[in-house]
Parts: sequence; structure tokens; C-alpha cells
Amino acid sequence: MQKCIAGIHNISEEDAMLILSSPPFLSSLSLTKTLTPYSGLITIHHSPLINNNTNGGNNVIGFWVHTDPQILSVLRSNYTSGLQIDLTDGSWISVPSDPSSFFFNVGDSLQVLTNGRFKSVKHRVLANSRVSMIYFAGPSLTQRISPPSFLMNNEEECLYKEFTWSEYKISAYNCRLSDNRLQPFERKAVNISLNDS
Ligand SMILES: O=C(O)CCC(=O)C(=O)O
Ligand SMILES: [Fe+2]
Repeated sequence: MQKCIAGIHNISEEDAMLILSSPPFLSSLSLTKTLTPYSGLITIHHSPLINNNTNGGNNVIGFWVHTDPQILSVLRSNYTSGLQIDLTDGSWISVPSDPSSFFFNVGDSLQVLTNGRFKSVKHRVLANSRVSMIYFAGPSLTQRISPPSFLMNNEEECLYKEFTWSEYKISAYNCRLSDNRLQPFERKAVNISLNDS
């Protein structure tokens, strides 16, 4: 994974590793060893400033609510806020903008790989003249997405049926952006809230 990021960003592998070692789970869970070649994707977003008065005083959405599908998203933005996380109780919390920091977001695939221990949270972006660059670290198309055995406790059941990244993508094309795109793979109704430990 660090090779992939290093190649795309033209930075040293050591620097890429520094980025990736920030979340403690990647080294401790050895997920990098469990997954073979990665697909990486970089996007740059610009959510233009739109006067809220034009929308009856309501927030204008620049990027609609969704979860990120991949394993991990690494985001940098300009000094402009706008990214918000759904607290699942009807309220939203804003992610402070800081162009000197990286924001890591857990994707649907990492939720499955950790059997729900890490949650891919729903988020959205308000139209606020925000510019962001996101690196999405994804699995390869044929990668089977399921929790590695060393992570599972005795008798622990997999929350999701095993699927490949390409099966997820085909299924996701038939969903709306705001849908729970893991739902078709759930073994039974999965109730994951932000407060679960
Ligand atoms: O622009 C942002 O801050 C976030 C965009 C985003 O959530 C995404 O591209 O998946
Ligand atoms: Fe996102």
C-alpha cells in the first residue's frame, strides 16, 4: 500500500508509510500482509460556495451523504470546512479543516475486514468553496473481502457474506449513493452505531 501511495504521490515509501502508520490498526492487524495488490484512486473535489439563502436558509449540499466504499480514504483539504459526519441521531458533526493534517476515513471494505470493529461512517460535504484531495486505497478487483482469521475471536460470526471487491462494485452500481451499500452482503441485520465498541 505504501508503494502505491508513494508511486502516485512521487514521495518516498518512508513518507507514505508515515502517513499509513498514523492509524494504529494497519500495523497491528497486519492487514497490509493479508491483502494483495491494491487499487488506488485520487480525486480532487471542489464544492463551490452557494448562498444558503437560495435554499430557504438550509445548508446546500456539495457532495451528498455516503460512505466511502474502499478500505481507507486519506484526505487533505484547504482551510475551508464543510465535511460533516452523520452521528446517526439526526445530527451532523463538522470535521475541522486543517491543511496541515490528513483526515483518515474508514471505508466499507475495512468495516467488513474488521468484522464491524471499525465503522465506515456516513458523511457529506456542504457547498462552501472547499477544495479537497482524497486518496482512496482500495482492494484489487479479485480480492475476497472477509475478516482474517487472526482477527476473529472464538465463536465470533462473520457479519457479512464473503464477496470480492468487483462483486461489491457491481452491487453498488445498483444502489443509491446514500444507501447502505453493505446491506446486500449482511448475514443478518447489522446494527452498527458509532457508540458500539
Ligand atoms: O471533499 C471532501 O471533503 C470529502 C469528499 C468525499 O467524501 C469523497 O470524495 O468521498
Ligand atoms: Fe467520502
